[in-house]
Amino acid sequence: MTKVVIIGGGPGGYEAALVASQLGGEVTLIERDGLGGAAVLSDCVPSKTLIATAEVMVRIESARQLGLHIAAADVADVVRVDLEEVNRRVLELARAQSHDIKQRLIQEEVRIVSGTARLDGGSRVVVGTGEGEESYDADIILVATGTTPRELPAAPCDGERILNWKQVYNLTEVPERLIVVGSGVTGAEFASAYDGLGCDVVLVSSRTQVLPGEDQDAAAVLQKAFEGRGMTIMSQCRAVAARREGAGVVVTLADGREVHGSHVLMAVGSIPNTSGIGLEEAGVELSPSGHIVVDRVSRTSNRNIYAAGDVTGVFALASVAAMQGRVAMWHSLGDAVTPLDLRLVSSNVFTTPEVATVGVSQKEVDAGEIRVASMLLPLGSNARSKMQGFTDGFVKLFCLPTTGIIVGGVVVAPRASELIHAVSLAVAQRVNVDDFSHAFTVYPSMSGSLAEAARRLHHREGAILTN
Ligand SMILES: Cc1cc2nc3c(=O)[nH]c(=O)nc-3n(C[C@H](O)[C@H](O)[C@H](O)COP(=O)(O)OP(=O)(O)OC[C@H]3O[C@@H](n4cnc5c(N)ncnc54)[C@H](O)[C@@H]3O)c2cc1C
Ligand SMILES: NC(=O)c1ccc[n+]([C@@H]2O[C@H](COP(=O)([O-])OP(=O)(O)OC[C@H]3O[C@@H](n4cnc5c(N)ncnc54)[C@H](O)[C@@H]3O)[C@@H](O)[C@H]2O)c1
Repeated sequence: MTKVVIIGGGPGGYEAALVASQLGGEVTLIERDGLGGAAVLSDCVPSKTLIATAEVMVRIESARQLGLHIAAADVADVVRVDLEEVNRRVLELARAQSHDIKQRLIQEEVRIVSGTARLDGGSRVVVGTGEGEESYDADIILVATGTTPRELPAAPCDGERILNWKQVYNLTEVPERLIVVGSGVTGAEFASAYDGLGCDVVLVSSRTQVLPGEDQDAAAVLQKAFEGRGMTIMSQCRAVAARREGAGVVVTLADGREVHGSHVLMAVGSIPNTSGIGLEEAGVELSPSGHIVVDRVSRTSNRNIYAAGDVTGVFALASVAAMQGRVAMWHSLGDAVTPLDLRLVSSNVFTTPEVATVGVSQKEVDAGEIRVASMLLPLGSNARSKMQGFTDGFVKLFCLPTTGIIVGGVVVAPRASELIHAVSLAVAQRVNVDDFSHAFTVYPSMSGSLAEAARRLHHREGAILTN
């Protein structure tokens, strides 16, 4: 039996364990905190659960424009957010999810070891369990140790007022005025969520526009939506320090200005968990940022050692981590394997509205990396959108000009995360715009706009006819 030892029980680690077990490996998974990893216990699952509550508040707020009268000037006077209860639910749900994953792994006969692991060369893993050390021989090792929130030296998180995104669930009351530092996906999602919960939010953004890594047409819609709801966005501002003062916090910006609030959430990126675990000693190459260098089948520079997930810096998504983990096991255990293809990855920013993307990006198109025909259709003219009182979003499709094959798309809408799947399927299956538009969509529906965008990119005799 091939001995597989996996370090890290997040999606990169536990999905790999399931595949390795299915392929007949003797699998040991070592995790120091809890199964499901940061994805389930502190990052992805808790934040999306909090956002689910915030979304309901936003919907109640927007009920007025649908002809429903709320008997108060401020929704907060009618619906009280009990953040302690909300956070209790968030954490209970995360723990339950972690429990389910653990049960599944046990059922698949994965040996679970609780402790902190480090490599001892390329074929042994040593685990500190609190009661001593244990060591495990391995034919194959997978490192899936994830990342840790980056902290500014002059803004140390105290878990009470100066918070990272793992600490916000300690809050028992909605902050009066929350300063969010960083307008990447994490910053934007929390800014949107707390704004929805009725908090006064100040977003400190180092760039000209929120979501610098995302489609810029989408980011512009989101920035407008945030500002329309009364959020303060301080663009091109870098925070250099944060301190507690009285019952609040003060954030100092690089230009010397100070921003006052009741709490601050630092969302300034992450650093990989690669130091002190014996990687360099085992001949595993790290990038200048400290991430593990891997190829498309998750191999590192040591042929016995594979790596998956955020620790590789390839694309920090739970879905990508899981796929990298599975690919590593398919490859190392001799099963059929398709190398990871980032062109097929769909992702979603869970703001109000949501921003979902798949495949080719506008940035690649603008940089001349790929030639495409594109169509952006505002949802303002979509009947279903109008009925629901949503008019700000859009759908965008990219197709190859010679064949009409759909290679990417963007959706900015409520539940964009669900709508993008049709585009994702088209990208994966190389569907062309005409075949895509010939599939019936429900009337009225927002997905009708995706079909309409494809219809407007009609492919004929090797060219795209647009209207
Ligand atoms: C706020 C936030 C929201 C997010 N939302 C989404 C989302 O909606 N959708 C999405 O796809 N992605 C989301 N992500 C990204 C997603 O959480 C990560 O891509 C995912 O967690 C990566 O999985 P992983 O297995 O690489 O690492 P992790 O989930 O970080 O798991 C790594 C595990 O390794 C363990 N570990 C580390 N070192 C050791 C050691 N030496 N010994 C033993 N165990 C160790 C850690 O305890 C941890 O449990 C979000 C990220 C953040 C920060
Ligand atoms: N919905 C999702 O799938 C989801 C949610 C959250 C995170 N993620 C993943 O995690 C990755 C990382 O996202 P992130 O937002 O945590 O990190 P990030 O590194 O993408 O963004 C951090 C932002 O903070 C800014 N920043 C850094 N220092 C600053 C300072 N001193 N002052 C002001 N701004 C500063 C940076 O310029 C950057 O824009 C994402 O790319 C995504 O893949 C996914």
